[in-house]
Amino acid sequence: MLRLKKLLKTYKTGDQALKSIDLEIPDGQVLALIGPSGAGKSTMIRCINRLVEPTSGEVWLDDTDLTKLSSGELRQARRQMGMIFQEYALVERLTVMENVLSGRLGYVGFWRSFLRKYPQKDVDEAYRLLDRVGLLAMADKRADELSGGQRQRVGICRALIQDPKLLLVDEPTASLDPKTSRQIMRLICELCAERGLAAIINIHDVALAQMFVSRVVGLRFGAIEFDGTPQELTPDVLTTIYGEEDWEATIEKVEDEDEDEGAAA
Ligand SMILES: Nc1ncnc2c1ncn2[C@@H]1O[C@H](COP(=O)(O)OP(=O)(O)OP(=O)(O)O)[C@@H](O)[C@H]1O
Repeated sequence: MLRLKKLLKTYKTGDQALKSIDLEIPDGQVLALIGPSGAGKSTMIRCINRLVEPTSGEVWLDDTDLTKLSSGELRQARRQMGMIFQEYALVERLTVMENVLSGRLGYVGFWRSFLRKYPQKDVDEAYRLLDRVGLLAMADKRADELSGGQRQRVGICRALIQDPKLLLVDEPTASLDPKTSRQIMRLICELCAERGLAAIINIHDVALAQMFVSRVVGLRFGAIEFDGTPQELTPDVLTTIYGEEDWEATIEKVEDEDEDEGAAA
């Protein structure tokens, strides 16, 4: 269970990115975080694993308040939180396998990782994960030889090999075409269901969020404006979250797409 209590972030510039957020996410729940640009979505995700230091408030992962941890303790706690990024954050000159195994860096010692001597069970698990996401044949390719969708699959494997309790996912589809975006969202949600993993997915595309998750939280000006099911996300609610922004365009775009979902994007 993840619990945010009165989580607040004011940047040095004076920007109040989060205004006292209270939120509970039970084990196994996948939640989409939506809202207009600047609403505080990335800040919220990054405050949870303290890539951004919260100004005040608490972040409880099970029985631990992450905001109270020393840097050593935080390093340990971060193992429990896998992160998936928009720009994949792969090491381009390393192979797919090496990129996946880098997700174990929080577990193996410095010299072992420096010499790239990972335990055999980690290597076996990396192969299993690559097989699950349809990339087994690509294990020895360099990351810079992959398509965007393939890169994101590697990013997903790297996060999962950490064996996390929680996935923090920051705009996973922002660099992808609509069809690949759907495949990646489906994959993330299926993997969470298979593993009983909770996830927070920061996603711009409202229609994609509605297709795949059971709970949507809408942020506006750093506060929660909506918390409910995709079905409750009516045009009126969307207008309160986004203002008069033209959110309808994204919905039409996805509905017009054909539903042929190949695997190897
Ligand atoms: N490093 C920073 N320093 C100062 N202000 C920042 C910083 N990062 C974000 N902000 C401000 O905090 C607010 C929230 O930004 P954040 O990036 O969390 O929003 P977002 O909802 O993720 O936006 P987007 O969808 O455009 O990525 C914005 O007003 C932004 O300008």
